[in-house]
Amino acid sequence: MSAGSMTVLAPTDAELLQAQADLWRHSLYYLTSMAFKCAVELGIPTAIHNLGGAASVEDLVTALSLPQNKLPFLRRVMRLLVTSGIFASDSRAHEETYRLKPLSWLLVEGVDAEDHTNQKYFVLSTVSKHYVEAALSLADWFKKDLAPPLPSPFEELHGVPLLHPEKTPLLDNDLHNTVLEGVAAHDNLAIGTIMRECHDLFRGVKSLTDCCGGDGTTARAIVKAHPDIKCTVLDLPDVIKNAPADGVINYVGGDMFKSVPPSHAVLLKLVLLHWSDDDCVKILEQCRKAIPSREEGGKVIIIEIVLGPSLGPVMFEAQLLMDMLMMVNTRGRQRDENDWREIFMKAGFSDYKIVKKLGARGVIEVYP
Ligand SMILES: C[S@@+](CC[C@H](N)C(=O)[O-])C[C@H]1O[C@@H](n2cnc3c(N)ncnc32)[C@H](O)[C@@H]1O
Repeated sequence: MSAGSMTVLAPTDAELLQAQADLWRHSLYYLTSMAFKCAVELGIPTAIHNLGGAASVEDLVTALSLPQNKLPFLRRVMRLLVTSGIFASDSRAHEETYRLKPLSWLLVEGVDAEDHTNQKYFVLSTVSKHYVEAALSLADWFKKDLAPPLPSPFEELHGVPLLHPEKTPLLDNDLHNTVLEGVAAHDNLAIGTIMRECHDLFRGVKSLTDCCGGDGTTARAIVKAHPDIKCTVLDLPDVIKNAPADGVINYVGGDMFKSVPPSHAVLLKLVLLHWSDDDCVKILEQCRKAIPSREEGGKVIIIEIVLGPSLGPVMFEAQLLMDMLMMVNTRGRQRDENDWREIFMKAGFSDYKIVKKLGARGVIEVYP
């Protein structure tokens, strides 16, 4: 077949004009992220909340002490953020007012509600200069013939890995702290939902190790819902030394690559996405050694994204963007069911079951 006969048919006039609009959208989506960052830095969600849940641009300019001549510019930013689904607007009244949506509610500071975890630092880390520069270097990274284990574009560009307790602060201490706060906010979001949705998951479990359980926030929520479970948190010694001595959770400082405290079940919540497949196999091997046989109820519980289009295009896009986030900035990744199955089998497990969907994530039980 000649090259000429393989040429795509010329688009129609309507298709061409649509293609140009799509070209604008895909080239300029970064401006949505930057407008979003701007709204978070200005504190617009908190201002709307403090103004009773609805505010005009005039109200916002006054509340935020912005110069009056910025008013028409703020209106344009808000118009984009409404169209992007971040705020709601009401134009029935004489002047347009803006309201919070669930997403912008997550960015209000000082809300005292059980299910509220302020996501400000997640936003500020993901749109930080260092992350954006790493993403800008992606094509250069692809062209470089780097020796394995492959550094992420972030590590290759900035010379240090992300989230390394000693090395990342040498690059930028503020970035390191912002990322730590962002990860904690991200990981603690929806713990109440997980407990409500996954009540049965912990039924019959006598003891549980929360592997990489940090300061014990998840473990405390589990014990609150299931007071009979004996809960242990494993994390690095430097993290455990700052954990609250609550007398309920047993905190163990250690290294999951060397051993995991034995228990009926091991929980890995939002851990494996940070690690390569080879490292995941090593971690899972230690988890397998820590639990009894399947007949005795032994299992590893994993709460993570399971990539796939079944939840619809918006959720799938969100999952794929989270995979890009990991690819650009870490050596980790998000995984589809085949990827998960492969690492479970390599780590010596016999079977697994995706027991629940939790938004963009899945809950997987893995059996020895
Ligand atoms: C992304 S957080 C885990 C999130 C947590 N499971 C949650 O759902 O809130 C990663 C945690 O892994 C811990 N960690 C990293 N390397 C570790 C290791 N080798 N052994 C034990 N913990 C480790 C870090 O200190 C950090 O607290």
